Amino acid sequence: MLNVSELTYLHENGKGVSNINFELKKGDHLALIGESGCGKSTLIKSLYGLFDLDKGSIKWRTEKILGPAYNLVPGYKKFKHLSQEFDLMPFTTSEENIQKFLSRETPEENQRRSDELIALFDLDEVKHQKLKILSGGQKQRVAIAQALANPPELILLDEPFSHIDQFLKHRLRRRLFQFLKKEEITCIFATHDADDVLPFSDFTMVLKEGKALDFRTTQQVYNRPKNEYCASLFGDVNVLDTYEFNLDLVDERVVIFPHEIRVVTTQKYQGKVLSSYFKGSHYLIEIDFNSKSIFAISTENFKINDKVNFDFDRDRIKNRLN
Ligand SMILES: Nc1ncnc2c1ncn2[C@@H]1O[C@H](COP(=O)(O)OP(=O)(O)OP(=O)(O)O)[C@@H](O)[C@H]1O
Repeated sequence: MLNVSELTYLHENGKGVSNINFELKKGDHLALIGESGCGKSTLIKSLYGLFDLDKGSIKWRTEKILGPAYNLVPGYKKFKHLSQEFDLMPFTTSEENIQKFLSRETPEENQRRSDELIALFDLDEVKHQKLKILSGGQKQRVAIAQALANPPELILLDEPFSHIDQFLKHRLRRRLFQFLKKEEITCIFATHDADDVLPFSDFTMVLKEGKALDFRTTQQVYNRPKNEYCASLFGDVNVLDTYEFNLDLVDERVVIFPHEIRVVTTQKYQGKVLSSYFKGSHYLIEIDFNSKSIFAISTENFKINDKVNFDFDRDRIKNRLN
């Protein structure tokens, strides 16, 4: 359905994205991840048709997505793009904003659709309030609802939850992605949050300095990270020499997640605690081992300079890498 080939777009200062290739099918969800400035927004805007590409092509079904040089109103009509600065009408109500792009010919259907979205995004209390007095998070929810009111074939979301507090975020995120799957809307979203990526994206693209370092299923990207940069986008990781820890793996150096290293009571590898971070269900312990930092998981807290023994969950590591 979506076919992106050699997509290259550089801003005047030479920064942007280059040689991006991927394909998606109807209803697929793709997460774009990478450090700040790696090109996520530039790629999203290019896909929507806001830039004239330097090279490459974007095709949706059989149609080519072209930039502003070819369109009076930039942006492909079957897509919706939700930028980091949402474009809403400040002096009309949330409900009116949500209904803005709906056809006037079907008022009952419009009302049903906007009621459904208002309920989905917990906007009941503010539906009759003018946009200008809403909080950033409320505006962001109105913007998402507006983008979905007239369902697009593909939605491009740039940091869709950046203004929404943790309390609401988990629920809204589940509801949004379930809704998109139910309606088979293809979705590409940029995020900094690993919790957005793992449960909700079928595919993940890792970007660095405008290039795609990885594009595979999200499970593959997580389980077999291409390098430390790709792995570290999901949290703290260890990159260890396999021979030093007798890990019996093909690669000489391997990414090991903290939850694959356990603090144990039996003497195994012994190190000194550098720090301990309370994570709710566990502690993340940073251990100094032969002058190297190792992150491990513990159910018990430790004091700085305590001696600890740790070992690897070798079966779990092998299963992940298989
Ligand atoms: N309009 C512009 N003119 C010139 N350079 C730009 C423009 N927009 C972005 N850039 C540059 O292009 C690169 C990619 O920026 P982009 O906004 O796409 O990154 P990003 O991954 O979305 O970043 P963030 O996560 O911080 O939003 C950066 O170096 C940025 O400074």
